[in-house]
Amino acid sequence: MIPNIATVIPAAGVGKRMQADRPKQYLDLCGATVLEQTVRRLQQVSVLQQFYIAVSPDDPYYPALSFLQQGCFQRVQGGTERANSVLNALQQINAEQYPWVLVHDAARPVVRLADVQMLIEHCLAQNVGGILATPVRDTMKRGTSQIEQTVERSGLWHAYTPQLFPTALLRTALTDALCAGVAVTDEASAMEWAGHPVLLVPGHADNIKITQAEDLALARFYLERN
Ligand SMILES: Nc1ccn([C@@H]2O[C@H](COP(=O)(O)OP(=O)(O)OP(=O)(O)O)[C@@H](O)[C@H]2O)c(=O)n1
Ligand SMILES: C[C@](O)(CO)[C@H](O)COP(=O)(O)O
Repeated sequence: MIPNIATVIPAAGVGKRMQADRPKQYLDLCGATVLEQTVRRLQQVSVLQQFYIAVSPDDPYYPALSFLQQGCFQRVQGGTERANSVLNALQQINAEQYPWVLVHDAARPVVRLADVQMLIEHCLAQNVGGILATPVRDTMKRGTSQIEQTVERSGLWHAYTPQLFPTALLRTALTDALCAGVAVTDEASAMEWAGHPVLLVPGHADNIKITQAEDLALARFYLERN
């Protein structure tokens, strides 16, 4: 019996690096917005029933989204940083009704359903939170205008989303980490800081985050492929 899983989609960013005329989650991707494509993808995972979408308070695009006619979407106020947006959503979730929460970036519309299902199965089987990730494949360098160091890449991973955690644990860890001034760029970093184990679940590297202009063409390719 799979417990109820709430889904949080942080979609309150401005998309600075994309340099487009609107936030990247509202750019067109194969005839729908990036956010609509992401929601369509996640809605194919049957255990994901209730969605909390964190959007900017002055977001003019949200009311026109096609999925809003369905009753399982709750708008949540986005925050100054992604972590604040996620925490605002977590504070709306009844952890007894939804003991687990899956957080997935609006900017990752081509995640494979099989990878999402694998993350859910692994985490629930071990009763431990986890993230989709993929091992680093390139030689990694540290530096600015010239190389200062080659970083050992064995055991180095790209962290993706979805990230799946017990709702109450994540809410507490995120609250405490932000209060402590910890740099939280993903949910796992708050859970790590709080001392909780986090599973690394290998996923496909085509689970790209649309960040810069060239990512949109790649996302289009992946979306049209399957
Ligand atoms: N205050 C914020 C910042 C980001 N996000 C969301 O978090 C996801 C990943 O963040 P990122 O790729 O950094 O998006 P942006 O912050 O919009 O990008 P940029 O840093 O280029 O402005 C995106 O779906 C974005 O909408 C959010 O909900 N609230
Ligand atoms: C959460 C995340 O997608 C993990 O890779 C990533 O950190 C989000 O992007 P950001 O630029 O750090 O907000």
